[in-house]
Amino acid sequence: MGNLVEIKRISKNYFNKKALDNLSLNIEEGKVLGILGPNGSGKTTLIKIMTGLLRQSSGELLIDGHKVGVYTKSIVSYLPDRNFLYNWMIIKDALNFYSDFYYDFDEKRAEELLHFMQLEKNMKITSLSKGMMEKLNLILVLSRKAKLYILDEPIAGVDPVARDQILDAIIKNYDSNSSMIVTTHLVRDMESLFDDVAFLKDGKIILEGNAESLREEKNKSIDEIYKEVFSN
Ligand SMILES: Nc1ncnc2c1ncn2[C@@H]1O[C@H](COP(=O)(O)OP(=O)(O)OP(=O)(O)O)[C@@H](O)[C@H]1O
Repeated sequence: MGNLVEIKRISKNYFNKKALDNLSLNIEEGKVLGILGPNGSGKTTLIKIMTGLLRQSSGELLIDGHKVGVYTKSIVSYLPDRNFLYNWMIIKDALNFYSDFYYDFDEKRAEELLHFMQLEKNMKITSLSKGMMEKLNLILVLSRKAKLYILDEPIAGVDPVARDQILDAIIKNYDSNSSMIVTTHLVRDMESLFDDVAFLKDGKIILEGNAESLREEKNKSIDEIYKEVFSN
């Protein structure tokens, strides 16, 4: 299989702060990549560049062979780390909003996921807890038939039971022809999802590879490797 995403020597500076430092990374078709790093390591910056919300200061990024733009936005489904729905909406409005906006939105899948996550279509957006809101955003993102799914901290605000539920939903609904990027620092909860992992520190990849091979090579879980890498 080829690479769906090719990141070549990307740097991003915010004034005098280097958020990404000459970073190169590939994401294969059909693979789930975990981008793992502590607060401030550059995860969100990298994702914002992939989704076209920010521009890199230097370097090149290709998604399905294209620079970030109209085409790449049409094949990338993105879960931002903040809410983008309106307060007047009920869940049904949110589904309609998405379905009007994205031609690849699969309403049937959205309804199945709502049921699975125990959310009702007539619930008001303003009545949802933080965790319920995360579930709804995830449902909207996973219901698109995209080539690349990007989930930025998908389980950060939910309790352990909901975490398992969300993980299950991702695993069950993930189309094996698509690729997925998941950023997190909650490595233990998410590690079963990853085919590949990249450890990000100060805007640089300091370790990357196939998750299973890394576990075998170091005789440790990805969570244990993460703690080792970031404890000093
Ligand atoms: N708009 C900005 N202006 C200046 N510096 C910024 C800006 N956004 C991010 N940074 C800096 O860039 C670095 C990387 O930030 P980024 O948000 O990408 O990290 P992160 O890994 O997503 O962190 P977190 O896990 O806390 O969300 C940090 O040092 C941060 O302070």
